[in-house]
Amino acid sequence: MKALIAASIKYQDNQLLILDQYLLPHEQVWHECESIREMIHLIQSLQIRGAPAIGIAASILIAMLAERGTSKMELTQAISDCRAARPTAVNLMNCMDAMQQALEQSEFVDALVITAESIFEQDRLMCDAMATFGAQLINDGDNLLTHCNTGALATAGVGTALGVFLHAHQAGKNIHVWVDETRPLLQGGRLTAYELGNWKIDYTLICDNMAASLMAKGKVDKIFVGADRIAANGDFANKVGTYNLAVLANFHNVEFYVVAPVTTLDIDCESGTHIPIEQRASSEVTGVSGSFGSCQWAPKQAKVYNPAFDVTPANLVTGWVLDTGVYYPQDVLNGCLKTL
Ligand SMILES: CSC[C@H]1O[C@H](OP(=O)(O)O)[C@H](O)[C@@H]1O
Repeated sequence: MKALIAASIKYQDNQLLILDQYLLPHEQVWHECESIREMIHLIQSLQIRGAPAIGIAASILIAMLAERGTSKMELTQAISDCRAARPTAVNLMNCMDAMQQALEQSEFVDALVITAESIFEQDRLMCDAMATFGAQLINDGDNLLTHCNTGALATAGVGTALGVFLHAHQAGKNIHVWVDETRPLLQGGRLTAYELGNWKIDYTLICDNMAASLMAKGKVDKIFVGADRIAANGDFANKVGTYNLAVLANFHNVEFYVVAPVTTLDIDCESGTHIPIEQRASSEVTGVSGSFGSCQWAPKQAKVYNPAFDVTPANLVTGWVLDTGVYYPQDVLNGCLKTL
């Protein structure tokens, strides 16, 4: 398999390295991944995260194991185990299904390698396409807002929603981005702030509960978010807190866009009510942990509700920015997502 180098994934010379996103931005630690068990732990602990990135990393590992001589039976189990690592981001399932199809070919090692390389390269191209389409929606001087992290760390390319901001910035548009810190795991405060800072894009970090008053003051022109799964009717799951933003945007007449590659589409899923939502550990809400250490502030006996995602209905979406173009409510109502 050829070298595959992205912001959070590095494959070269039979070695797969994964950047530990849980420790960013203060520590850059690369973990070598050599087993399915290690990959599943990295995915479930969000040391590697981001809907496209987890599917890409798992695919590269499977191909690497195949080149190392792992049996077809073990690879079948490995694909099945990886597929179940996290339940919401459909990219992971789509990638594992593609790898399973490759495994069923007679020359399965070559087929797995070709498929993993294609998944990687296609994601890079899709990121550029989304960024190009999305940047056309941004005007010079726009105040933008985003949630969670959807940059290069979460993909094999420049990202989804953050890639749109990068292309607008590179086109010379003067933009400012309000960055939701994104409780409970702070992907915005840790990762989006890190990426926008590296790209020299002007941003201001806010707590999630501050977005409403900014919109009330007319300080937000457009919101761009990512997605983990888009249903056939245009409803989509994304990091918890996205639905809050969609409702607020609708109330304050702020344009609200979702940015995702077609590998995030699940046309077998009729609507958002059918999207499985990952529930995560209480400790993520009762306190915080990371490269800075950890502390728990809530009472030990506190009951906790910690869904990793929520679902935004299509009727709150201004536009869907995909790698195949920008689609509007009438398009989606007419079933265009099923034809992509
Ligand atoms: C382009 S990443 C899409 C999506 O994935 C993130 O979730 P997580 O950080 O739990 O992997 C977030 O929902 C992003 O919008």
